[in-house]
Amino acid sequence: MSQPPFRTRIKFCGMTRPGDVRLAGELGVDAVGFVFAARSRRRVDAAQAAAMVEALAPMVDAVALFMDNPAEEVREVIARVRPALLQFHGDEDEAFCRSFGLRYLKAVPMGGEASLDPLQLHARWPSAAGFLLDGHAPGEAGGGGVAFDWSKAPRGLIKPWFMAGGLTPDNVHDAVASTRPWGVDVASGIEAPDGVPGAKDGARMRRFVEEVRRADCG
Ligand SMILES: O=C(O)c1ccccc1NCC(=O)[C@H](O)[C@H](O)COP(=O)(O)O
Repeated sequence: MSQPPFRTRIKFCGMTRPGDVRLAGELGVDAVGFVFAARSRRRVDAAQAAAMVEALAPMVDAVALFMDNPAEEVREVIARVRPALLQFHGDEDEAFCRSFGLRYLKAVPMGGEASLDPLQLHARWPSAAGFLLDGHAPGEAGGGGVAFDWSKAPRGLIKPWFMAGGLTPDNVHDAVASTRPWGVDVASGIEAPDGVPGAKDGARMRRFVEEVRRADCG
């Protein structure tokens, strides 16, 4: 029996300009991410993110991304930005992640010597809506354009998982075709190499989406 058609979800992360958010919606992207991590060159404040949400097409999720931010700051962002989903990149435990009453993704570092035990992930964050497997090493910030060894991608993850780290319009077709993630997440790969941090490049955004869809048809 043939497989039902599958549409790989796409999240564009580290948005800093309303025009990029608008284009993401027009391209059919599923979610956009706003980074509130202190260590990020793409960091925005709640007022900037709230303004970008105004440019968001209906049915496109806003995701608020944190890395060991104080709970008070997370609560303030939720109140002002109204994200559909949270994403945690630091040492946040299960109790912290679920304490805000919103669905969340837990990011998992895949760089360095890290190896992934799907059962352990589920046991540590049973309330996670899904996981985001990122290319950076443990303790490092994401968003650096670093890919992980795709052969380490899990086979036994029951919850939806995103592939992240070092994806570009040139490699995302192969990434999707070889690992079949539930979704892909990209920041650097849709920015101009010499551009302002966070500012996305329209042609790269478009080509990234086209390449994911080409993999979905394969
Ligand atoms: O993007 C950041 O600046 C960032 C900073 C601190 C923690 C996480 C961060 N980004 C997380 C993401 O979801 C990125 O999209 C993901 O790491 C992929 O980034 P890239 O390799 O640049 O595509």
